Amino acid sequence: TCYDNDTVTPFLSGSGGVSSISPLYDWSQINDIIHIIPRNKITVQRMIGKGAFGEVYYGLLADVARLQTPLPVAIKMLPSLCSEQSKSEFFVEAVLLSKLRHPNIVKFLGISIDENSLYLLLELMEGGDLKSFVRECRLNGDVPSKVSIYDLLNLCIDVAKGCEYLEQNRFIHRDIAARNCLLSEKGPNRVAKIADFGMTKNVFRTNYYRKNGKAMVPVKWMPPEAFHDGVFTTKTDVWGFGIILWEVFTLGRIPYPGKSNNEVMTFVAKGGRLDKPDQCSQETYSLMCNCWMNKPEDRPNFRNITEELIQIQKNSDLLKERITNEKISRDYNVAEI
Ligand SMILES: C[C@@H](Oc1cc(-c2cccc(S(C)(=O)=O)c2)cnc1N)c1cc(F)ccc1N1NC=CN1
Repeated sequence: TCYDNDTVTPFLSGSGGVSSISPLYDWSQINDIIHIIPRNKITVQRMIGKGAFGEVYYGLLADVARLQTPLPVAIKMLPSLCSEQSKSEFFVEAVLLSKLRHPNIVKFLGISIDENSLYLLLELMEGGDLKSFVRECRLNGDVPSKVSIYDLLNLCIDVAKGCEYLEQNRFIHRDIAARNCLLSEKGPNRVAKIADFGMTKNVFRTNYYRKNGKAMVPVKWMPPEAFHDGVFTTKTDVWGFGIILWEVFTLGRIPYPGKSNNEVMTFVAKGGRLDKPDQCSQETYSLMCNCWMNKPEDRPNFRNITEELIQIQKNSDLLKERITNEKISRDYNVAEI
């Protein structure tokens, strides 16, 4: 996510290195941009997950507008003894998120500051992350999966709409991947949203790769011009979205199975691409491949992608059948014939 850093630097104490949250900030300036939430309105309940940047908790926010009961929230916590870099990323994410408003972008509720820690409050997405969800949809024996191809396309359309909004507002996410998308619920009315706009989100460290000692980068979700030349544009996100399509239709496989990040860089730079997942139609696969064109300008934009996915979904109601083994074998047999 590219953001002009000089919007953020006023919040940071001049000194580098580790420092506690200095009371010297001009917090009134922040309030204009970001909603500051009093700490006594927040109840922290249980940990959701742990990352290198800090921890994420399930919590409750009291006295929210016209709500009678407290609002469930996700709380991203930054410990007080954190680096200047982490604090900067924290504020960049907060300032950025406070500008984004879209049904397919996770809502940012505000920040809470005290001398011990920084909290970033987000809409709680009860369905958890997209990668874990599609992995839970895998077949076990002959029990039909809880999702159909139609449902999988719906998830991809939701994410594409969120990406279209980012594209229109000239935001570059730089880490579009199924692990960074969340679901409002696991049930049939689930909505997928893009979340986690932190600069470095090594919540899943294994997917990030330290390239010649620099920042950790998610190579398997990046196009050649990004991992070779560090060039990031909206077409970087288009490539990543193509990988999400592959992740969703393989029900949560890790891209380029068995290949190291270094091998992937060589393979992709030579024109190598991911194979078509069993579950997915030829037209969905060709959409993925278009997202992986070598030249960024040859890749579609998110408006095209959203329209194309909606068309694919309309083309056949057959897709509403839940995925079962005999469906896979039937598709496969047809392919053989
Ligand atoms: C920051 C965190 O945000 C959230 C996580 C979960 C959430 C994530 C997983 C499981 C559950 S749950 C269903 O057990 O409450 C809720 C729900 N809502 C959030 N707003 C997050 C955003 C992402 F885009 C990707 C992963 C995570 N994390 N961070 C730590 C774990 N996931």
